[in-house]
Amino acid sequence: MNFTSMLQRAERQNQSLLCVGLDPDPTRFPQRFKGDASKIFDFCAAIVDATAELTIAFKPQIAYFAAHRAEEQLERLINHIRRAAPQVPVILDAKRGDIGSTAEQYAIEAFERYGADAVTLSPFMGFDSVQPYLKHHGKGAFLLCRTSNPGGDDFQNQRLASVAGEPLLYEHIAQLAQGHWNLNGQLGLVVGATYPGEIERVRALAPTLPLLIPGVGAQGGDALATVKAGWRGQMDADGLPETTGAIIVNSSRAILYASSGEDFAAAARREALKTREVLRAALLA
Ligand SMILES: O=C(O)c1cc(=O)[nH]c(=O)n1[C@@H]1O[C@H](COP(=O)(O)O)[C@@H](O)[C@H]1O
Repeated sequence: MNFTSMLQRAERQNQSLLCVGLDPDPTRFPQRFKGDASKIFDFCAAIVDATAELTIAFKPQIAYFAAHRAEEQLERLINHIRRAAPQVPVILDAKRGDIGSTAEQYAIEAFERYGADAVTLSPFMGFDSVQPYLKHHGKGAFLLCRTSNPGGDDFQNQRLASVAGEPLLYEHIAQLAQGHWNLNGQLGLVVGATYPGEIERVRALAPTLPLLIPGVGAQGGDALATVKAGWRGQMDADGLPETTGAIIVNSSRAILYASSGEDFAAAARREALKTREVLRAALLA
């Protein structure tokens, strides 16, 4: 099943726009795992088990694994997600971007080694740095467009005098992704929940692309404003969403570290449920 179909199925089956980000930091683990990088798998697997029917996607951030020589635990974790939550796609947050020959290797890493369904990419090096990922048919690729951090302004909000109509850089990325870069319908865009005005602009320029929207929770993004700006679709007769432009709203730390006690998985589930409900309510608001 391709990434887009998986996303639609998870959204309907789990009635969720919430993506749980897996950013394991051993210094924030509960007492029995604290500081122990060999417990990254156990910690994340408990979170996956607690939130499996609440999510549209899981998004492991590769740096949190690689920094601790825990790539093998990431492989096990993705295999675990396949068993515990077969309906939920995995977006590997790797933010890769390199010349074509190197990008081919990164694509093999993401899609064959880890078996991810989609990956995050920096479009900074241009189309030939994105194209190798598109050869993996059925896989998704999210291009950084208007990121959630304040420094995103430095480049993304600069005007491109060389392009007709003088769009801002992030607007140009959205146009390319909706247009001729999207060879086989595999592209999506990353837009921060911290900038709802820009989510709205990106949605206008890219009406049918899936948007990965991090920044609710720890970064303070507004869930209601995010959904209003980014979601395009309607509710069907059963009250289930029929989406034309999916949004995948990521929260990592607010869910993973909802409690530092032994009840961390139950607390993560409560926080995920709460966030899912806020997002669902926003669909109807
Ligand atoms: O690509 C991303 O996922 C991403 C893009 C962006 O603009 N901002 C952003 O925060 N992220 C990632 O989303 C996650 C946000 O984590 P929390 O702030 O803890 O919810 C981290 O893994 C970030 O690396």
